[in-house]
Amino acid sequence: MRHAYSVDRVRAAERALMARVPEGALMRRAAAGLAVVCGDLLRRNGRVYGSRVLLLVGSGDNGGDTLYAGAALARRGAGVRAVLTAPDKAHPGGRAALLAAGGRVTGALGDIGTVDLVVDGITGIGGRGGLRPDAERLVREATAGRAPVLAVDLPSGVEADTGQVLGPAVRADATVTFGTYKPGLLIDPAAEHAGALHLVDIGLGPELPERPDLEALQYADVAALLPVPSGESDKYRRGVVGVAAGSERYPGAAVLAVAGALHGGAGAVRYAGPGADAVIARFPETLVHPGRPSEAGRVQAWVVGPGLGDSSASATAVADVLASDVPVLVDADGLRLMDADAVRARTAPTVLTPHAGEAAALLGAARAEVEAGRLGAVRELAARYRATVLLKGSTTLVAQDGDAPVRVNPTGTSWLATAGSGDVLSGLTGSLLAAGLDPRDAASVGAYLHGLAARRSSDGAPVAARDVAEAIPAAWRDVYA
Ligand SMILES: NC(=O)C1=CN([C@@H]2O[C@H](COP(=O)(O)OP(=O)(O)OC[C@H]3O[C@@H](n4cnc5c(N)ncnc54)[C@H](O)[C@@H]3O)[C@@H](O)[C@H]2O)[C@@H](O)CC1
Ligand SMILES: [K+]
Repeated sequence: MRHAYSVDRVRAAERALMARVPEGALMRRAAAGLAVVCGDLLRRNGRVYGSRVLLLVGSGDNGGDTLYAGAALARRGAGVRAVLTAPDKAHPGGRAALLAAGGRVTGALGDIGTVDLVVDGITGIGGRGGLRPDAERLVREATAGRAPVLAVDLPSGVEADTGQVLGPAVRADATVTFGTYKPGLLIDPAAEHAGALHLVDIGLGPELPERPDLEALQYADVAALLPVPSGESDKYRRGVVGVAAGSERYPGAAVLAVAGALHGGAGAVRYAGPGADAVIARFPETLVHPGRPSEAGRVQAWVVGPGLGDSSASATAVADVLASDVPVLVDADGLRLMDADAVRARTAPTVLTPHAGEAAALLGAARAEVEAGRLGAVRELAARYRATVLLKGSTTLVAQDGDAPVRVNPTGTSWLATAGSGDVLSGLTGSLLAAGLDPRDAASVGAYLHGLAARRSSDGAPVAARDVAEAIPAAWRDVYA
C-alpha cells in the first residue's frame, strides 16, 4: 500500500522525530537522498563530474534541502549554481555548505547556458496558492531548455493536501519526496506536475499516525483482496450479480455491463431489462429476465444505471433496485434517476460511480470545479449520500462515508476515456460486490483491474470498451503473478 499524509500530520510527525534526533539531522537525510536521485538522473546522460546543475532556491527549508544536496553534488565535481528567490532569506547553513563545496550563489538567473539538471527547491509543504509572479518568471526561464526538472518534496506551486493547482506551478520530470507521499503527489491535476515519484526515508514512519489520509493499492494488496473460489464453491455461493442496464435505445450498455460483470468473480450474472435479447445473443451464459429487477430472482448485488435512458420503466428499475436489501452500485443514468433520500435510507451498502460531470450534477457544482478539486468533491459526495463513491477521471478516487482513508487508483491510461468503458467498470465492480468484497474494496479493486486491463489492451493505442472487458482476465493474472 502506498500512503499519503496531509501537511499538518507530516509536520506533527516531523516535530516528534526532531525531538529525538540531533539538530539538522532530518534535513541532512533529506538532502542526501535528494543528491542520490540527482546523481542518478545526471548519470543517465553522462556523469556527475563536470555536469552543470541549476538550483532554484526559495526562502524556506525546501530551499535548505536543495542547497545541501547541491553541496553534495559540488563535492562530486558538478558545477552547481543556485539562484535564490529571496537572497537575504535563503537557508544560511545550506548556503554556506554550497559555497564551501565550491558552488556558486546568485540572485538572478542571468545566462543559463547549457544546464544538465534543474532542481526545483522553491517551495515544498510550506507553499500556498501557486507560485508568486517573480518565482513564476524564474521557473519559466530556467525550465525553457531541455534539461530535466527535478522537484524537491513537491513541484513548487501545487497544493500538497488536495492536489489542486491554484496558479502557476512547476512541471517536473520527477519528484523526490521526504518521509511520506503527500496527497497532491497522487491526485490530479497536481500529480501531473510531479512526474516519476521517489520516496526518501528520513525515519518519519514510526511517528506517522496509523491511518493515512490517502492510500493507493499496489499489486500485492489487490491480489490479497481478489475473491478466490474454494473447493466447495458453486455458482450461488460465489455470488450472483444482477445487472439492470440498457434500453431499447442503448442496448449496448447492457452488453458491456454484463461483459464486465462476467469477469468480476461472481458465480453468475443475472440481467433484467429490455436488452435481454442483445445480452443473450452475445453472452449465452447470462440468466436474463425481460422485466423489472425485483421480479428477476435473487442476487447478492445489483448494478443499475448504464444506458437506462429516461423512460418510466428505467425509473422503476432504479427504485426497485434501491429498495432491495443487497449492495447496489448506481452508475450513469441511474445517478440522475435515483432518489437521494432512498439512497440515504438504505441499510445495505450503496456505491455511486459518477464521472466529474455526473458528480457536479449531484453536488450542484460546475464540472470544472469537481475536476480541479477531486478530493473535496468525492468526500463531500460520500458524506451527502452516506455511500461509497468512486469518482472516475484522470485520477480515480474512492471515498466512503466516515473516516476511512480515501483510495486513489494508480492504474489506468488516458485512452480509457472512451464510450462504454464506464459500463464495463460498473459490471466488474458489481460482480466484486456480489462476490463479497466490502464496498470500498470492491470499488478500488474494480478500478485497479479496469485500469490495468485498459493499459494492457491499449498498449499506447486507442482502445474500445469491449477490448477492456476482454483484457480483464489478463489483468487478473498479472495481479496474481
Ligand atoms: N520540517 C522538517 O523536519 C523537514 C522539512 N523538510 C523540508 O522542508 C520543507 C518545508 O519547509 P518550510 O516549512 O520552510 O516551507 P517551504 O520551504 O516549503 O516554503 C516556505 C517558504 O516559501 C515561501 N512561499 C510560500 N508560498 C509561496 C509561493 N506561492 N511562491 C513563492 N514562495 C512562497 C514562504 O515565504 C516561505 O518562506 C519540506 O517541504 C521539505 O522540503 C525536509 O528537510 C525534511 C525535514
Ligand atoms: K519544490
